[in-house]
Amino acid sequence: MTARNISRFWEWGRKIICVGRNYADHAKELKNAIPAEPVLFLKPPSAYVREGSPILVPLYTSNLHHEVELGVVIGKGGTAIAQSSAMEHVAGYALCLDMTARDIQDECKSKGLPWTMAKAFNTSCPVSEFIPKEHIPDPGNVKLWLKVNDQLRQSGCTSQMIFSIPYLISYISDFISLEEGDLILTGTPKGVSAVQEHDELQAGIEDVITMSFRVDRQDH
Ligand SMILES: O=C([O-])CC(=O)C(=O)O
Ligand SMILES: [Mg+2]
Repeated sequence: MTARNISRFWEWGRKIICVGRNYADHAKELKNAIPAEPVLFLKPPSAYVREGSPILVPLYTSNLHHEVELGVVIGKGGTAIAQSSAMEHVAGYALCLDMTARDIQDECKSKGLPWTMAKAFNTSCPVSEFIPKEHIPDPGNVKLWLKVNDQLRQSGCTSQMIFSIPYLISYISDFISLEEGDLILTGTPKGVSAVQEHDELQAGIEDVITMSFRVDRQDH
């Protein structure tokens, strides 16, 4: 049996922990308050989709949004990790999309219900190739962008994050132990918007990686 390779972390079946409202400009565009503590939710590993396979629009939504985000791949597990040693737990990164059924999320918010149906469906977590840690020496200062059918929709910099990557690793690991192969989605900058069947999404981390995905309607 061959050893598991972290560069195929999406095959490991580990958890995906997502941070919401980590950019003030995105919190504002959705009329949410700037959080005093990180807002967290989870996606299951079945949410992963890789380039070459389409992002599927769930049948129950008519407002599927893209959210481009920097993903942090955990290489060494831990509980109650100190901020000062947090980066030692990082194996690398991935460019990620947090696909969101915005209409369902709005409904969940107004009813005080969890966001699972809005955030955790199949193909809700498109991911790029694994990016080794050395390729992004300063993850707190990289530019993210996303285009729909060649039109720029999102462009932001991780320097705008409210909570830094070491802070997030420390905060999360206080109550959810991190394991090798886990992925943390660090939140999206402004510019989220709806995608339709047949759209082409292209996203990138400037000077590091690009990826593209097609959007398809789910079969009945
Ligand atoms: O759905 C939202 O707006 C919260 C979120 O995931 C983000 O800010 O990245
Ligand atoms: Mg998000």
